[in-house]
Amino acid sequence: MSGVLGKIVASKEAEVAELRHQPRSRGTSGAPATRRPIDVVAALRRPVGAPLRLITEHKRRSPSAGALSTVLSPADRGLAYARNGASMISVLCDAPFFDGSWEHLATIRRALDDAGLPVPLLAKEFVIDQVQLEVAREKGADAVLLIARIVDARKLAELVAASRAVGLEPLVEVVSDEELAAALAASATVIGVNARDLDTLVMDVERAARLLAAIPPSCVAAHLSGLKSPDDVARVATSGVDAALMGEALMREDDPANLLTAMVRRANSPKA
Ligand SMILES: O=C(O)c1ccccc1NCC(=O)[C@H](O)[C@H](O)COP(=O)(O)O
Repeated sequence: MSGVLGKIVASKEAEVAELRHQPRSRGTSGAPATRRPIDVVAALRRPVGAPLRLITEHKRRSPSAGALSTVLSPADRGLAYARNGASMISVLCDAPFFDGSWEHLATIRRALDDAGLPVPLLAKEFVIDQVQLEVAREKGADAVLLIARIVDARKLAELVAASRAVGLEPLVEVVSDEELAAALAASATVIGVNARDLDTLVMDVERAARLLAAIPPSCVAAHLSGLKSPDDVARVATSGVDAALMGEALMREDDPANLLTAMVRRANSPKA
């Protein structure tokens, strides 16, 4: 691992050491500790003929895009996504590289619960240790990102099992055939293919399409990264995958409602 991903993972090692020493408090999103997680597989699986499921992302900055909109509070952006057709909301929890926080996750969870909007939340973190899974659950996540590139195959299998043990559905992110094999060996159900190589930040849409086609139909397949327009959404919808994640394009909008509505329209009718 090199480049920006190596730097992110190095910063996580220090963070994890700190988290291990913090007392664990249950349910700090304000949700009861016993809150039942939302069924992420049901939310993302796309029956034949149904629209592509859209995962929308809350991130205030990224290494590739730089600063993004902060006009809406995390709660208001979460509500805008949920009210305009998001099937799941991904929330960046990393502070140093993405200006994210565990509190963004907790705040969005509270806002959705208060508004009676049962949309699942994905904790978008760079997970290298089980303690991060516990925090994600406490803050109100339903799913957690596990990036195959940053752990070995054995650790990935441990983290998949540990996620389920705390009530989180793991979304395993892969960029190669080897990582897809590791995800399947780890019994991942929800598998995302990142079109962006996280070491180099270079986009490769053809590699992503080829890997997505190799995911067995029993799994939920999601396209991650690089989708900017309703036409991009229509192209992914036509390919037959279950879900697609949009971050930067929506985060460039001070109010994402119009762009998301247009994306939902093309997810419903890709040929229109
Ligand atoms: O986006 C980056 O610059 C980045 C760099 C290093 C590690 C992860 C990174 N991004 C995380 C993501 O993969 C994206 O947030 C996500 O897939 C959405 O992509 P996009 O729609 O292109 O913002």
